[in-house]
Amino acid sequence: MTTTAPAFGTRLAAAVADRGPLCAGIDPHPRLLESWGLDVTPAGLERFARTAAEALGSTCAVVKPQSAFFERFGSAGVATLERTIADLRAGGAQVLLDVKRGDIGSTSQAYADAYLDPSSPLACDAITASPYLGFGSLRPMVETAERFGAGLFVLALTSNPEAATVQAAQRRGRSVAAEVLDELRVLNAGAEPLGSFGAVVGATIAGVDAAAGESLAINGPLLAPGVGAQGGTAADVQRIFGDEVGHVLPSSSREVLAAGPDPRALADAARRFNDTFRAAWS
Ligand SMILES: O=c1ccn([C@@H]2O[C@H](COP(=O)(O)O)[C@@H](O)[C@H]2O)c(=O)[nH]1
Repeated sequence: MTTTAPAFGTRLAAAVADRGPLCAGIDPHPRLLESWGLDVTPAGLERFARTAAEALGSTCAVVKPQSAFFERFGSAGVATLERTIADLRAGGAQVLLDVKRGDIGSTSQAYADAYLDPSSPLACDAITASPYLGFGSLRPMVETAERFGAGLFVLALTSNPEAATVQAAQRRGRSVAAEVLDELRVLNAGAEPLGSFGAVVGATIAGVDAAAGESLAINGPLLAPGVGAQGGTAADVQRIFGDEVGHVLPSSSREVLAAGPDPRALADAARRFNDTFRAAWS
């Protein structure tokens, strides 16, 4: 069965126009649970994640739960992740699950079935994917996303300080990251208003190296993690993305979540982020 619903890129563009560009992360760090007065237990995780989902799912265009913080609690954590995804979707947010999957083709298909097939209990709108087993190994995820109107965000220039050792490496005069961006540009060619295949480009990177051909114009969304706790600002995002800033989803987890546990304070923090980005880019 395939879907007749609008493609992820189309849904995302409409949601951003309505609610703003912020992608709020749900990262239930132990320290955040404690600062909300919760125990670092499956029950504390459930309270934290579902409070955040209630507040952010009806406020933000896109919300990004970080799978690792759920998985660390085992099956109880994964069950909470399923309920969190359902809550976010009920609130009208696009759900981008940060799982950074990538493997040989047959296993990639299993990941695609787990996260992108709407009949799966963990189905979401999009996931993050790692191309470092070769971009072609993501083909099953690309095809499954196309079939069901879902999206992928592929790691290109990540926000961590170690990233350049791999992503800036050159082959035939082009960086690894530039080649990832090329592949995404091909997948999104002709899509309107926006393709469904995004790139992850950190809000903390020093800059895009035009000499290495790293054009960010991929006709797809650009997820920019690293805003807030990792030091990235609205001005950094403007500088890094330049003319492509209109396609950027600035992403922040700890900085937004620190406003909890009051759901109204969380929603207000997300609105302030959106106002800041809109003002900086207008
Ligand atoms: O390049 C990347 C890719 C993903 N992430 C993820 O985003 C959040 C960032 O959390 P903050 O609390 O806003 O720092 C986290 O889930 C990372 O795994 C990233 O930071 N950089």
